[in-house]
Amino acid sequence: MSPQKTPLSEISDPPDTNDQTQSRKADHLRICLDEDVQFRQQTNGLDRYRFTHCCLPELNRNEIDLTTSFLGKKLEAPLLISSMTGGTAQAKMINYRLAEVAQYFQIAMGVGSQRVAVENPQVADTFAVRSLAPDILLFANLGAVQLNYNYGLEQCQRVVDTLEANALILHLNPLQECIQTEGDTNFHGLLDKIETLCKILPVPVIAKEVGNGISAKMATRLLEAGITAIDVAGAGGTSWAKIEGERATDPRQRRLGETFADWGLPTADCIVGVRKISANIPLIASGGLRNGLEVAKAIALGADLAGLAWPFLQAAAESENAVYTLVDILKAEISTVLFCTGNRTLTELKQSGVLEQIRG
Ligand SMILES: NC(=O)C1=CN([C@@H]2O[C@H](COP(=O)(O)OP(=O)(O)OC[C@H]3O[C@@H](n4cnc5c(N)ncnc54)[C@H](OP(=O)(O)O)[C@@H]3O)[C@@H](O)[C@H]2O)C=CC1
Ligand SMILES: Cc1cc2nc3c(=O)[nH]c(=O)nc-3n(C[C@H](O)[C@H](O)[C@H](O)COP(=O)(O)O)c2cc1C
Ligand SMILES: C=C(C)CCOP(=O)(O)OP(=O)(O)O
Ligand SMILES: [Mg+2]
Repeated sequence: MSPQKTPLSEISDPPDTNDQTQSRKADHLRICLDEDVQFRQQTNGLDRYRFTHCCLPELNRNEIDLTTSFLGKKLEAPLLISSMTGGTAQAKMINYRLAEVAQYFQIAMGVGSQRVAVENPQVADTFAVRSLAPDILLFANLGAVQLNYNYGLEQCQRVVDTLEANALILHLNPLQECIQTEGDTNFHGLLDKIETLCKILPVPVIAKEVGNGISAKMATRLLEAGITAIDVAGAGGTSWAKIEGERATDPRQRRLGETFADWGLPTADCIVGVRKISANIPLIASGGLRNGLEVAKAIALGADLAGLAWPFLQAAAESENAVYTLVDILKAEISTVLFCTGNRTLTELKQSGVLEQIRG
């Protein structure tokens, strides 16, 4: 049966067990779908840039080519469905819908943190999208901090193998873990552990934030440690401080979530900063990207791929068709930027210098 046939309302949302991690995953979906979880005033920084319009593109729109490659894999558009979920029945439905569309459009996809499945292998099937998306660039996901809590090569290898993933994303989320009531906050000595992991794990390791950004300085350290690619996941979109504050019952944690709701480095600044320290590092832009015009700006600033989380979650919760429609629109928006700046390919766009900064 196609996953599209089952409405989300018929999926049992509450976790099947009392497992704390599984119940957190259910909370994350519920809060992201029901509450205002976006940054308040801080933007992703892309509003400080605009494209120079070209009144005579000398192109036929149907010649525009959005193909690209990332980590050696060809994609039909420079899009990533960012790491989100797994571990509950609702998460399974969302992952399956997203995977079907990723396969159809040949774009990349990440699954949410697989810690919940390491702790409880019975929920591994909520991540099992490979059979639905046999060809896509697919990313496994774990929190880097888990390397300080008894995780090592064995767990990293297991999540990659069970997903049949092309690479492992290690998320870096110190602020989120500070506000999360049950958060893991010992980040001591992690860089050395990441370096060891990069040496022995047979697939590429990608370092990713979760909406607070990666600075040029930290990207340098991560590259020296052997990270293959970076996803800046900058500020300006979904605020994980807000979400964990909303989950918390302790007034202290709720206050922390409010205070730090807008914390972080805007996505645009992260892309520029990281690209400055390395012309070649495979670079994913994400954090607050909400349409194809912003995707195109991120690419013109130096990113190779653009990731969106919250918009894909909203669409997937609605229907599989809504996810098809979202990708179709994103592609049309990126194509329109290329056409109206007189560029046929993404490589031409990057080299054309058509993106100008309009304010500091
Ligand atoms: N719901 C679905 O299963 C799918 C929906 N889509 C829709 O297509 C749009 C973009 O697709 P794209 O490939 O770029 O362009 P096209 O419009 O060229 O669609 C390509 C293929 O998708 C089929 N298709 C188009 N719309 C629908 C729909 N609403 N329901 C079921 N099948 C559909 C078409 O079938 P036909 O020639 O018979 O119209 C065609 O085989 C999206 O906005 C989305 O609405 C695309 C694929 C599957
Ligand atoms: C419901 C949900 C769950 C998420 N879970 C994870 C996760 O498990 N691992 C991770 O690396 N990022 C996770 N993220 C963060 C996103 O990948 C992304 O970095 C962040 O939301 C900012 O992007 P956005 O503004 O497009 O949402 C999650 C995001 C959402 C919306
Ligand atoms: C939701 C995001 C943005 C990252 C993961 O959060 P968690 O802290 O819930 O992930 P795990 O501990 O389960 O890996
Ligand atoms: Mg965690």
